[in-house]
Amino acid sequence: MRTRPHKETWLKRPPRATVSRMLRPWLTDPDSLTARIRARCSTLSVHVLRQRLALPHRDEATLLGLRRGELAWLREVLLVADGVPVVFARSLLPRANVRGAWNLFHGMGARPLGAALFADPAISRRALTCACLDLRDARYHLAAAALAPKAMPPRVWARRSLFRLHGRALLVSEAFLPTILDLPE
Ligand SMILES: C=C(O[C@@H]1C=C(C(=O)O)C=C[C@H]1O)C(=O)O
Repeated sequence: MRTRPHKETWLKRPPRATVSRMLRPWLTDPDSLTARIRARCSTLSVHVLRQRLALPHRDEATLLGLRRGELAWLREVLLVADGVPVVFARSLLPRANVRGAWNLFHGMGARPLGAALFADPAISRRALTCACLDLRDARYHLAAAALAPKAMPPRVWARRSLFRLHGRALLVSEAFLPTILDLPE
């Protein structure tokens, strides 16, 4: 029997009852995540895991206004603070604008995407939402595989938002590994 894909709930605000005071700012700060991490460590590096055309998950395709089966450019990275992975990030840009996608993703290499997104005043960010990802979500497993052989907790909080790039949409999702709480507040 085909199981229905798990649909986690993306919330406008992290619930106070289940999200710690230390984690909340990481889920809600609308400014650059890499800038926030960089301000709390000596060296921030971006470990690019995958960068290719891919099929978005159904909820991602819906947010990007893509029809089922439509490909998008995918970029998955680990943000590493002083040698310790702290965030698994997954970004998707509709294929319709290959040239733009190509420049944005392939021009970045190991530089953080945020460096381009927050440097261009023409690029705007839509509201952040957050969700608790667990074994039922494919993105949980992508983060766990990226973190291996380090252990993954049974659930991680993630956030996501759309960026508007000159009329094009870019979806950025970021899952916070427990090590994010080892950074100074
Ligand atoms: C959007 C940002 O860029 C960060 C860097 C990313 C990358 O290099 O692929 C992806 C998502 C973000 O964690 C940011 O800094 O806020």
